[in-house]
Amino acid sequence: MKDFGSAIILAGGKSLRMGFDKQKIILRNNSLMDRITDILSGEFDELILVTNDLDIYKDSPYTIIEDEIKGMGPLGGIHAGLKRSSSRYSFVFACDMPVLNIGYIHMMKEMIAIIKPQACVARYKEWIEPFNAFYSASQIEEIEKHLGSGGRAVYDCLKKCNTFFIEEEVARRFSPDWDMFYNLNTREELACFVERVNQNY
Ligand SMILES: Nc1nc2c(ncn2[C@@H]2O[C@H](COP(=O)(O)OP(=O)(O)OP(=O)(O)O)[C@@H](O)[C@H]2O)c(=O)[nH]1
Repeated sequence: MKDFGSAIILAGGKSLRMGFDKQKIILRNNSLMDRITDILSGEFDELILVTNDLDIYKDSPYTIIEDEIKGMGPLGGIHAGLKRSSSRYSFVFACDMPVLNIGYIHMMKEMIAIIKPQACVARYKEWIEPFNAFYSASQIEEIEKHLGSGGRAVYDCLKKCNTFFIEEEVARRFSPDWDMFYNLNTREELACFVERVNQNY
């Protein structure tokens, strides 16, 4: 079993705020999902897309799965991805996140190799950033327990695991404006992001 061979991309949400399916976001004429998978396939051997629409990915070279425990939000997607993952640790990202930071991924891998936690997640004030983070197969049981008792909050579940929290100040060295944790929830946010990024995006 590899330590860091896998990445999980969550694409099984309701997209209610966006008003159309966020796994179909187009940014400057390009599919955001294609951009994410292109970048992550350079870093990970195995990409696992956890989706609520298998048809979209009929011809995809990646591993395409659905939630096993449905309707539980991101934690349900993380659970399905970890169960399918062939690695000890899996990088978890979301289909609506437009900025990937490979340097930050490398730093997390180095920290995990030294500290050997069950998860590695950035903390921001009293919040955590559940994506752009690493989770491990060793958490599956705890996640199942949490989901089984009706719990959906990722942070509550992480508190019960041996989680290494990356402090804000450290994460900001890689992403001063916090862009690497940004996700697009509404059409307005989408329009603003397109306006803000340069022509080469
Ligand atoms: N596999 C899976 N992914 C999910 C689920 N819920 C949310 N996600 C993903 O998690 C990320 C963040 O989702 P949110 O924006 O919090 O929720 P959403 O349901 O997509 O959007 P809203 O309906 O506007 O809240 C997105 O990539 C979603 O596709 C779920 O139940 N299963």
